[in-house]
Amino acid sequence: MDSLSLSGICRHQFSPITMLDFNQSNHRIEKAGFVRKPEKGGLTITQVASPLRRPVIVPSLDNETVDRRDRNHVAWTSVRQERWEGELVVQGEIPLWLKGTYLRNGPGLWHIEDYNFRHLFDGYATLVKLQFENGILIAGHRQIESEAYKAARKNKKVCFREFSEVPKYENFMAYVGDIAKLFSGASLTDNANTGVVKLGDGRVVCLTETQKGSLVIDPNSLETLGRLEYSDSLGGLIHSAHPIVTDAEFLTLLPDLVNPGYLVVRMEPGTNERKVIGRVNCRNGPAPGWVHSFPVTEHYVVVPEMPLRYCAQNLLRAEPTPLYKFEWRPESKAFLHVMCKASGKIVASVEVPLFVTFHFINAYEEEDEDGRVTAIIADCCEHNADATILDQLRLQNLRSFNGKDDLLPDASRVGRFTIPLDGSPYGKLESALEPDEHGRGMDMCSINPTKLGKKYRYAYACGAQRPCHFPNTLTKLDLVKKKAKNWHEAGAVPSEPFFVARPGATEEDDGVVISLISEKNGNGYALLLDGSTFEEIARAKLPYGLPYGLHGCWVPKE
Ligand SMILES: CC(=O)/C=C/C=C(C)/C=C/C1=C(C)CCCC1(C)C
Ligand SMILES: CC(/C=C/C=O)=C\C=C\C=O
Ligand SMILES: [Fe+2]
Repeated sequence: MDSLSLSGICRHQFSPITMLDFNQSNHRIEKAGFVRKPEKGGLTITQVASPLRRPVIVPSLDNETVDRRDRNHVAWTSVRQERWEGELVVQGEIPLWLKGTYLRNGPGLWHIEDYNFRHLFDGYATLVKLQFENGILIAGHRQIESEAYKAARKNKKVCFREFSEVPKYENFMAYVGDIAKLFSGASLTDNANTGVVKLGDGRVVCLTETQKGSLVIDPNSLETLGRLEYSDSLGGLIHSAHPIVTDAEFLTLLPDLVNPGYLVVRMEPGTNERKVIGRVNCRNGPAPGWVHSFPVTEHYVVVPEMPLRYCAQNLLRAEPTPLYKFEWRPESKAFLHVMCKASGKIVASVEVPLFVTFHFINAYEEEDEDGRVTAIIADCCEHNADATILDQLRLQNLRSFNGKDDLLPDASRVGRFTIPLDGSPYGKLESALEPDEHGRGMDMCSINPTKLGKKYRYAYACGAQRPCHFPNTLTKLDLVKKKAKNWHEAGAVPSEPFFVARPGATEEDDGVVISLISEKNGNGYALLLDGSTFEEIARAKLPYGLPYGLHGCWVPKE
């Protein structure tokens, strides 16, 4: 078998074994560990006495990966194996009510053969799972088998247009051919490396910014089941990487690069058909602003028009610009549009101060004492209108931390927009709390999902403890008291803190916060914090550190 091929992977069962050397810290071992045993006749890929005592024998991705492990933080190092699964030893106590699977997606493989990718967002998707039941934790990860990933593995080179990487063209005609395929979307990546969502009908879908990169996966085996083919004829090639997904609907934005604007669309559970709610025309600029995410309230969709705009010329380039497929157009200004979900009518369209955000946190309707909606409040992780954050996420930068405080002095804050609904032409943007509370850097946020679109108090995010060059803390933001509680461990890179509410909870922060930590020494662990006290309640060491990941979702056990 080709050492990289997945075709020989067998099914496995778990058999218990006590993991004597597993616990390297002075915490008590509370659970027995499990290892995977191959079924009769199957090929062994994970045959181990203990995942930690001996190397796990699975298709490793290549020697390059191993070599680089010594030099770079594991957060920015390609995942070392195609897949792994096993039970983790838990230190502390996993609440018994926590039953279900946390899934986290992200770009975990940043090289093909000896060619290293440029940007964090270029990596081929690695899906991680943490399955909780009865205080036991089974973890696993697996590469998502997008066409882009499979083609790169087969041909030993990048074959599709990724975030910044493009295929290397043999000659000018090959480049021209690829450009032609760009217009049909054929040359665009389907590398679904950004987020993962559970639709109301139970399907679990990994997503990126290209529509073709909507891939259905099995949340237990992490197997890639196929593409979610949208059955409508709305066309377009790209969408927001962060749809708003509830049990009742899937809402997203389709930017229109030809007639600058956005379609606001809705898909019902059990269907693949998106229906148009309405359209927003851009107020300005040659192209729509980048819509990585957008917020909603109970009755409205907020459509952001950022001055960081898609750029058709940059899309065509073989070599990336500092802002990749985008360009900074301050003269085009910034706007927020508010569309009524029920009618598709635009009820407000205001100019706001220039801003840069990847992630909206939440939004809600502000009411006066008579219950009339007077304004929309929309919060985001706002990078102080500085688009250079995009270039800071180049792997070379991320890998070169030398102890200096290279994160921008005012890297990011909770930007709070106020959008008046009385016809005023301008909206406000201010910090929702003093940015020093979270180290003047923050991104990768989550909230209690029952507060989606409603007035809320708490957000969880990654923050900064200086000196650093990338968010290195977990922070609980109290937007009422305007205070933050921070979790930090030296040299660790935590991924997005994901809040899971306790069933039956009445308090907004009654639940747990899950994060995966990549440690400086190459190790890694799953971390559970109490959503209220923000104190650690459990951690479980992984057999090896995993690369940084982006966004997650929760699939409750029915
Ligand atoms: C990981 C993440 O946050 C963002 C990923 C963005 C991607 C993969 C964007 C891809 C694109 C193309 C391949 C061409 C069209 C434009 C654009 C959507 C930026
Ligand atoms: C990881 C990140 C920004 C961190 C900087 O403060 C942004 C990720 C965006 C994509 O999901
Ligand atoms: Fe994102």
